[in-house]
Amino acid sequence: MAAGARDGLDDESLQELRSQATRLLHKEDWAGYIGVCTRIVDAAATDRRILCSALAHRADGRARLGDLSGALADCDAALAADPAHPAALLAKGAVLRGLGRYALAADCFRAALPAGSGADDVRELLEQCRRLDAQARSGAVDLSDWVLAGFSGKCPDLAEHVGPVEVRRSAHGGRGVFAVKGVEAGGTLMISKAVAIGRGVIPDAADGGEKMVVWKDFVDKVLDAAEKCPRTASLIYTLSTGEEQEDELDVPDMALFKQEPEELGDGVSEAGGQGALDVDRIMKVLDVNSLTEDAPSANLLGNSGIINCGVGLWILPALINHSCHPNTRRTHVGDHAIVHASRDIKAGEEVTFPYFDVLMPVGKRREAARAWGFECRCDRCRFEDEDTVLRQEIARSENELVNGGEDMGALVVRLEDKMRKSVVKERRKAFLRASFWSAYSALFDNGRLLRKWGRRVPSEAVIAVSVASAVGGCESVLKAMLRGANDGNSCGNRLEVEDKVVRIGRATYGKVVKRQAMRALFRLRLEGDNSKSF
Ligand SMILES: C[S@@+](CC[C@H](N)C(=O)[O-])C[C@H]1O[C@@H](n2cnc3c(N)ncnc32)[C@H](O)[C@@H]1O
Repeated sequence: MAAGARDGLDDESLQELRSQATRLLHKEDWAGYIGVCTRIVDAAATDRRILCSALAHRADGRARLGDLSGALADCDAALAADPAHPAALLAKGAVLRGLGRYALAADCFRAALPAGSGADDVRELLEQCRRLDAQARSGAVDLSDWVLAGFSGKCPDLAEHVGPVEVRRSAHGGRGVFAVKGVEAGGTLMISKAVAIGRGVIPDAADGGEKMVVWKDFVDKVLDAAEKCPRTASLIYTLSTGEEQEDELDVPDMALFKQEPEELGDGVSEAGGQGALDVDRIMKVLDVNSLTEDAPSANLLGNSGIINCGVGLWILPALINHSCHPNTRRTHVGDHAIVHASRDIKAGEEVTFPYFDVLMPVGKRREAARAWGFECRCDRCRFEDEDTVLRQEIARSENELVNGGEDMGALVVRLEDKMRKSVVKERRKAFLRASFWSAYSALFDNGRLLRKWGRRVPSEAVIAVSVASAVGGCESVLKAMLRGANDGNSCGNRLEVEDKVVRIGRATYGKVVKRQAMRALFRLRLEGDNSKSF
């Protein structure tokens, strides 16, 4: 390149700037790197090759700092000057991939392919984008290989997906998420990527201070994400601060949550297109809407059993209300939360998950809901509060359970006898068995109690299937089902029992693995010996 082809930059100065950029790149000093790239861009206005390469590098730097709109603008400027510029195409593909625009990203990687060197890497990126694009459309996830490898290696990348759901006004309070068609247990309703997650390894006996550090880190990350992306900020503003009148909350349009792969725009290209962040409002939104990865409604896959305190914000899942008769759970994989049906859901039914442990009697659940700031009026709570026939029995059993009555087997037998004599329907039996789950567990865990009372209560597998119909699949019920399945006195012939185990497994974790990888998933998650004989 002849000196003088660029405005005010000779070869030596250009070389010096390039060396500086390389040093800053190695130090990962992205702000400095962007500054040096800008100097090259400004000086190379008439030299297309140098200009495009500097713009592509600056796009990389901007993307590293989360300025995706700035990065895209740089890529587009480079591609306007040279539509086949390989580095600009690769940089644009990477930004679009990060934005979940997989089909458009694949177009960029495909266009960059003929460049020759590094073609295998580009082909791999192209394949990944094709896979993620298909997964974003179908919601189908297959973690079998990762599970069979014992969660070792890189956590699989997932694409966001909005399944058959819609946000509507809810009888539970404010807005809620509803199924627009029937979904069978294990089916995926949505896959959502966190705006941000704060994570920490918190020792069991940790004081609140350590949790505060994780929370502060989380809040900083959310504010940073909202600052950099107007679309993220506007999604956060759709969530409740807990201070509005519930009937005044707007019902957001579902299009907001769907990233249409064909369309670019809405906040991606409008850097700085909105006013200053409303930090106070965002802090209130986080208080009401943050979810934890170790909640009773969640499975966190791949953390190798390390005690993990992960708190995050997932926008669409944050609109899901609580019920003590819940029908979904979340499976967390990396930064993604997969929300799946934990029992069969009918079209039009509200999608709910438990905000707290619902395998407890109604009084304890009432206390937990109040700590969350609401009175739960779900069908299960109403039945347990209002049933005139069973009210006394429920109150007496709850009292015994809370005060550690002598013999949990006697409690269970009395409750089962009372339900049988009162001809209680199966659905309501399931509610009560879920409420007194700890008494049933104490009985089935204790050989002596089981010998004394076992013949007078249904088998452990029958109780597990019944409780799963009330609260959906969860690990504690799955564990009981696996143990109960080995009991000759279980719930059907071998094949029927195996089907029920698979069904509760899917209800617990979602359809994330093929059937042959399920045993491995159970073993990894439940750690006990119960699953080995399945
Ligand atoms: C994470 S938000 C759920 C979405 C919220 N309904 C909205 O419109 O934005 C949590 C809040 O929803 C309300 N909520 C959730 N489940 C409820 C329930 N079962 N009964 C009453 N209010 C509930 C409570 O006000 C709670 O603080």
